[in-house]
Amino acid sequence: MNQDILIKNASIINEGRSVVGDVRISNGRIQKIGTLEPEGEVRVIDATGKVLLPGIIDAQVHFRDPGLTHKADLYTESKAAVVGGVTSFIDMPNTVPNTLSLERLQEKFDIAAGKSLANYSFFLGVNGDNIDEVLAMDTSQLIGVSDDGLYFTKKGNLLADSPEKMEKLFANCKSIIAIHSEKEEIVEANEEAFREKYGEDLPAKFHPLIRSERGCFEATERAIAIAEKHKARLHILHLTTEAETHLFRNDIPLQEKNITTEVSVHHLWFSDRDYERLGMRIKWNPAIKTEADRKGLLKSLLEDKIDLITTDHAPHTLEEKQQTYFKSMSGAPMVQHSLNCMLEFYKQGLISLEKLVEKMCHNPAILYDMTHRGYIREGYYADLVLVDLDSPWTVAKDNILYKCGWSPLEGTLFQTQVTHTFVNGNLIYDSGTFHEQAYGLPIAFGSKSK
Ligand SMILES: O=C1C[C@@H](C(=O)O)NC(=O)N1
Repeated sequence: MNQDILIKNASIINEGRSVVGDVRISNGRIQKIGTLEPEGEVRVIDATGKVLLPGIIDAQVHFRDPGLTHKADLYTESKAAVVGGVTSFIDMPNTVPNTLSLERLQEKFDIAAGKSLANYSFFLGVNGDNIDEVLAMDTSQLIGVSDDGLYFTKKGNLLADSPEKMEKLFANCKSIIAIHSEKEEIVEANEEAFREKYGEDLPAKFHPLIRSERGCFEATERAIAIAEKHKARLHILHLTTEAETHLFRNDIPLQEKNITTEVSVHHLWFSDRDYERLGMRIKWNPAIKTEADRKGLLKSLLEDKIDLITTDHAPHTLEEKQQTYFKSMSGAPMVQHSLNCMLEFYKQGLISLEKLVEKMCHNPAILYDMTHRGYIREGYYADLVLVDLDSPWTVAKDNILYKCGWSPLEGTLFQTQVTHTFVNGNLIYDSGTFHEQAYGLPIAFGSKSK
């Protein structure tokens, strides 16, 4: 059983407010919030001058386990997550074999139970081939279904290319459908045109012209139209263009939205100005686009058209990345640094801490209907992060925890540092030291589990 802990004098950022106070953790839960004295056997942590946030919930990661564990696995990436303040994650289905059945889904939960330091859940994969099987399942029992990263051929997802299949899925699926929204026929036509003109060895800066704004916009527009027709629960993953943001509403609360979206940290952080410097290291699908898109995404996030922030943490080895354009794998690791990136925006006056917590903690919990997570509330799991807002450090090879051993952020100076991360009341990370005393838990969700 974990020891009682009293966090004293923290600036608690929660539910739109910042309040200095104390939090007592007992039996894995937040027992009390207020002005508290250390009663009984309790470890006291002085948090004077630090901020206390709910643990970050990253609702889109690729931890590669099983099947691609030369890139990453549930232990290494969850450890990187915890040091970055991420206490819960939802993993995508493009592991090997793909997570296309309940058996495969269960297999991932079983692996995580003995390996993940953070709390976990997994999307069931849906693609053009298994819609009937998915619809035969009780999808209300799933946290969500997703097509993200399910590459059949060398191409991207199939669903955004197949309106008939989307109709069927959206008309009948009872859970959230989280889609990767790019029209593959547009991407393919662009690939052909660029290949013809420039050959195989394209510079990375052509990536946003190939995986273009039009490809994203038309796919998102179509997905929304079909979802509206069937009143489906559609979530568009990792939005990348300013144009698409206008397709989303901000006049109703998240709890009432049927159509939601997110932005990934790298699309807020990088823009086409960075391709020259970083090349294939920042080749992602969908692509990092223009500086105007980057700014537009941040604006829409603040205006609540975009509901949450994720990382789409997608590690590949440097060898897999440093190839010619068509061979270089898309994706890069981000989960260890997402909170630091967003706190850098806070330091620059671009986002408040309260808004950051809303988008990285509260809203993922609301969207996926998580039970007793995402808030600093009495009775909730003690998933908590203490941050020193004035503790500069630089991302370098020797402080990167990803199994792939690199980051597109190497050399970046961050002003803030996570000092303590609690997962279910266990102090897993404490000022540079790990206490791997417990694994994370499967994330409970839905009103039945409350
Ligand atoms: O959707 C995706 C999948 C991901 C991966 O590598 O799994 N990489 C990407 O760039 N986008």
